[in-house]
Amino acid sequence: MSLVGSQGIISVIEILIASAVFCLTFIVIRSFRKQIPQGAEEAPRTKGLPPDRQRAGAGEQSTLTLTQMSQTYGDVMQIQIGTRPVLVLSGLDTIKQALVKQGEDFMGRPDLYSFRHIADGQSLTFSTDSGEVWRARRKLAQNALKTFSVSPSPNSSSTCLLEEHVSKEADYLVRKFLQLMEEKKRFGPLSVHGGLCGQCHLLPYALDQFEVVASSGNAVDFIPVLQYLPNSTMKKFMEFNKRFLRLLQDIVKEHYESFEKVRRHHGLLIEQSQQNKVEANANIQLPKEINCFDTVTTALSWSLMYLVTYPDIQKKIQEELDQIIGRERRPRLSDRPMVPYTEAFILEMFRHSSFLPFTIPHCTTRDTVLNGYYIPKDLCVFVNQWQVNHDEKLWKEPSKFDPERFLHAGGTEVNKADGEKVLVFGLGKRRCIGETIARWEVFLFLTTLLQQLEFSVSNGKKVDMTPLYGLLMKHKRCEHFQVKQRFPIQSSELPLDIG
Ligand code: HEM
Repeated sequence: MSLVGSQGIISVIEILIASAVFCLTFIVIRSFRKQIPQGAEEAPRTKGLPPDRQRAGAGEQSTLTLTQMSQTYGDVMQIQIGTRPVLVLSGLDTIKQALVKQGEDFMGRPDLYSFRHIADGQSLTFSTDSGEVWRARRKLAQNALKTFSVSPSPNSSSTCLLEEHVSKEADYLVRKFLQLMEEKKRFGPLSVHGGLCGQCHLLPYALDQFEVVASSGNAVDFIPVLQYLPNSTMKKFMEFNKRFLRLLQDIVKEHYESFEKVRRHHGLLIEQSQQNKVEANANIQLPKEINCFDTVTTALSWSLMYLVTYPDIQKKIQEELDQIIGRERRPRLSDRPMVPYTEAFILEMFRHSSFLPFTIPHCTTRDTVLNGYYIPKDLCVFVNQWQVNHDEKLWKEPSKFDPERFLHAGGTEVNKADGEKVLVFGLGKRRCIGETIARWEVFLFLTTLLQQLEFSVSNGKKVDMTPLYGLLMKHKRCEHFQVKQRFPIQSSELPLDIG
């Protein structure tokens, strides 16, 4: 039997062979696909980010889009960014389940093109390693930070080295703001970035380049073919990484040569490694990057934005500081429990701004099941912290800036349980190792500034609080801040060198 087509005669046998080949190919492709365990199902797949939002991966307006999408698809959803499937996690309980209870499954870092260029691919934070070497390096860095922060300060009345160091930098900032006021009659809260960066001493411009790529999720990470095309942002990012690595190597070299300095700051890493005989193991190296960048300064510049937008809140904090600390001495870390309103303000600044709306991307280390959904190994995972901090199920009127939401017992205590719901430092095995230091620094900077200065904006001007979306969200530029000294400032030995 034969069928006659326009091209000639096709026999039934040929049709049968074609069907058999088709069926066989289908069966082979299916057999290569992972078997979904019984009782589990595939995570809901969305159509992906709209094309205009794919360019920056998780950056820009994607924060809001992914939050809206999670309302339709749920806490576990899969999107497609370029050629890469990405799992997006929302909801505090789901995120805790993944990062804490199933922490080993979700602790990996994805193999992203841009991450390979940070610290020569050896970074503690961005490299794909999450095995024994990574664990040892993380522990080493954690111990060094802890030792630095709690070490007694031999030459001052401060309770620890960190307090001494931050108090000096905060004093410097106070004088810098006053000097800017005198010279230019106004300034912007972003001067905090230029003025401080004391821990990293990097150009703010270079930091911007780092953030644009490392934090916003560069298109090249999601569309690999782009790595072969000219890309000016990526080029600047690579140059920055090379310069930064050289800078760190110089610091480490200098500290090795001058062991006196080892007790201070970065040098503690070396001391720790010697105590722990870490260097004996050739595989374990000192972390090559210090991942503080300008997270603390971003927290401070957001704080200033809120303080001028809500002058009554600023006044309340100053009244609390005047009452508990007074004007004769500098704020100390031990004051924290006594100034609940100030603490509540800091929590609300972290929650409301959510300036790190996503954690650094994670990746699954093995096949797993989350909330009944099958999640394959090596899947890139975005954790939506912004969604948690603005979730109506957790917060009353989440878009309102209201420090009092964190107070109870008639305003005399911070509600710790509510404070722990604010998600800015990640959770579980990859939780930020600088969290304690960062919280202490923000407290000391803010209290020192507010003890001495009153911030406002020039008459009739308004502050635009709309964030510039990205994975590190800054606020828009605003250059009409004013500052007034609250009382005469004691002289300080620190030289004032404003570039
Ligand atoms: C307000 C300031 C800060 C915020 C909001 C912040 C937030 C974060 C977040 C969200 C992560 C990613 C967590 C994850 O991937 O799940 C992280 C990781 C990290 N942070 Fe921070 N951070 C801050 C300050 C610091 C400081 C001051 C240091 C160092 C002294 C630091 C060191 C690190 C390191 C090393 C990691 C990588 C941890 C790992 O991959 O195992 N951070 N931070």
